[in-house]
Amino acid sequence: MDTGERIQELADQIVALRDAYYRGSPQVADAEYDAIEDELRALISANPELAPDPNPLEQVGGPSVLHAPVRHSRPMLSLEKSTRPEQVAAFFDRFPGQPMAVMPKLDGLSLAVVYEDGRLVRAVTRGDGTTGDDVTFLVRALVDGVPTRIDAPGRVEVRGEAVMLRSTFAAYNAAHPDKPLINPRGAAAGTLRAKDPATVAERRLQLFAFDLHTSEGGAPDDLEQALSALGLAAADMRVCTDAASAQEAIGEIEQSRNSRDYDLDGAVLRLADRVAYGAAGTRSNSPRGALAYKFAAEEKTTVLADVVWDVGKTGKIAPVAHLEPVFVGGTTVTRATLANQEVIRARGIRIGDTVLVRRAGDVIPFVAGVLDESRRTGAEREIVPPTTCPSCGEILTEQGNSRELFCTNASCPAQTTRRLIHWASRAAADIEAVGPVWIERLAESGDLENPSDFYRLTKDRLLEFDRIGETSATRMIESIAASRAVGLRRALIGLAIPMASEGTASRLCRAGFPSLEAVADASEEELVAVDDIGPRVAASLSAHLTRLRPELSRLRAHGVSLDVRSEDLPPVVAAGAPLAGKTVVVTGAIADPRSGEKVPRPAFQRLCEKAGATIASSVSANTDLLITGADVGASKLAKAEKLEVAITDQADIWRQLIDAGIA
Ligand SMILES: NC(=O)c1ccc[n+]([C@@H]2O[C@H](COP(=O)([O-])OP(=O)(O)OC[C@H]3O[C@@H](n4cnc5c(N)ncnc54)[C@H](O)[C@@H]3O)[C@@H](O)[C@H]2O)c1
Ligand SMILES: [Zn+2]
Repeated sequence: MDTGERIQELADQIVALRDAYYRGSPQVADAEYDAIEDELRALISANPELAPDPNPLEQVGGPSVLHAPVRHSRPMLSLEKSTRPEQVAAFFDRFPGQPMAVMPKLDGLSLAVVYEDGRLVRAVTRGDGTTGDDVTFLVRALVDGVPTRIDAPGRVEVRGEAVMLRSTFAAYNAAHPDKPLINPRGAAAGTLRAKDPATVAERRLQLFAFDLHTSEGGAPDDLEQALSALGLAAADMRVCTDAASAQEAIGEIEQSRNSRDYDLDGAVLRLADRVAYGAAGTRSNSPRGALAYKFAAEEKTTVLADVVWDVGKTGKIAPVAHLEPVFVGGTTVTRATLANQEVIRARGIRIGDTVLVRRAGDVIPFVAGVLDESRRTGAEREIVPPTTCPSCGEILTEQGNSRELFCTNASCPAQTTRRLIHWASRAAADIEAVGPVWIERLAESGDLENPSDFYRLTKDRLLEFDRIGETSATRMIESIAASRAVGLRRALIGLAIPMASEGTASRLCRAGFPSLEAVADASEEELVAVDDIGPRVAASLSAHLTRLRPELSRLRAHGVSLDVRSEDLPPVVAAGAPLAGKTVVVTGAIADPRSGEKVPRPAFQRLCEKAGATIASSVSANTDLLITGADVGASKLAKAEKLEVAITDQADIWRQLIDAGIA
């Protein structure tokens, strides 16, 4: 094929893929699509005379008007992309001395929202950039962050990204295992394609604003200030005056990717001054005053090579996807969860399929679905769930709506090994020197069955095994000995009681239970009285701790501490506590004024708790005090001011903490 033909082929592919994507049913992952665009871009730049006409690289979005077409007052464009710090530096050089707002590049779809004399009149999708789809009725019903009234005269146009929050996405999929959404972006696009908002009521979206046009003066030139003055939820912005600090802000956005409640695929830099941004103008399909910095993809496609059914520590038999290695979310992934047989059925996944793998947020890699069934060759195989336990042969039972499979054999060898590995894991007893392979060997030999058996092991016994030297045997025994100090919270985690989370263990400690035996002695009513412990968790704790009584005695007999440790107790409020009785919110970057060193926010919050404060995560009418560190967003301050919450700089609080001998 000659270059001209290849160019035409790529251009046609792009048009077809965009069409599917903007209809809400992508056929490839974004990373694969981007690779096709990159190839076309490179070919055209080497052979400008062969550029196709029309050139899809100079166009935006796709057609797809479902409700009613609306012409945009100004085109809605794409963004110039970068992946390297030099490109960020070159961007700053184009605008000497101009501050840039750096913010997450949210992965949803953009909307233009128009107000006239303070009233919401229209909300329109980007469409092909010139003409979008009128989705006003859906936005009014389903999108948070779009007030129906704002306090501003004339015509105001707000642009922003509508996203489905990860928490909304997860809640929806948990409630509808039979018709799961593949990813939040596609889900958001689907919501705005609905004919009737009632059919998608559980699929709410959130708008984060990133652009503003006002017909009348009055609004501040600074973008974030202008947006928050109107009461709009703005994208999380930080103003930077040079490329180095912008690069740092980009790094922080990438670091924070897992802890945010929305997908983001990069960072956006744009002139912080609205007038300067407008004056910078546009190219064929992107504004000159902005630049996108792309992060590694959190979704990729790969081939599902096999499915293996794995026995967990509570006896749950879960399908694990074995994948052709794929680089996603920053690491190479070869295994991913398929959740349960209902998810497999609902997503129509088969062995041999090209599947979309998602590794986003703090969740383990997940097979989200099959993107393009037309890629099937006919050689794909159905995934057949087992009927008996792969470890012990016990007939499996099914539980719940998603038909999870369980082995209920209490002495199932695979479960025993999993429980022992869990006891030794970091979050529990942390027996670092005895890894999973050794635990498996020791379980097979009959040396280990229950956690208490670790504490009966001797160096001489370990030395009877093949391939173990004096040094490692000693290290293993020392590591086991050190784990005797495990204490109530981590021992409870280590016992892997169904439904009892790490949070449950912390809350029991804070509620004043002195030991694991005391938790076992408590009635279900007493357990439910603890904050955030519901009847189901209480019943599970009661039943399992009763069953584990003999094991608790054995652990004690081997000198293992099951008593609460001081670090798990509620902080002791110091005498003369300066923040006693106050509900506080901490925001911005915190640093110790004595050393200048950064202090992680949770550590600072703990100091405030010792000073008597109750910590809240966001400002509300119940907040007494907002403590501000460095680089605080204008929107947080505006909210505090609106609610008349006192605002104090960290310097004052540090002084009080130091004077009271707390810090
Ligand atoms: N999988 C596929 O088949 C397929 C097909 C077409 C496009 N795509 C994907 O779509 C994207 C490219 O197209 P594009 O031009 O629509 O988007 P883009 O990546 O060029 O970015 C422009 C868009 O970013 C959004 N955005 C998010 N946060 C923003 C912020 N803070 N400031 C400004 N804008 C912000 C806006 O919606 C804006 O329209 C790529 O990620 C591409 O991989 C995928
Ligand atoms: Zn079994």
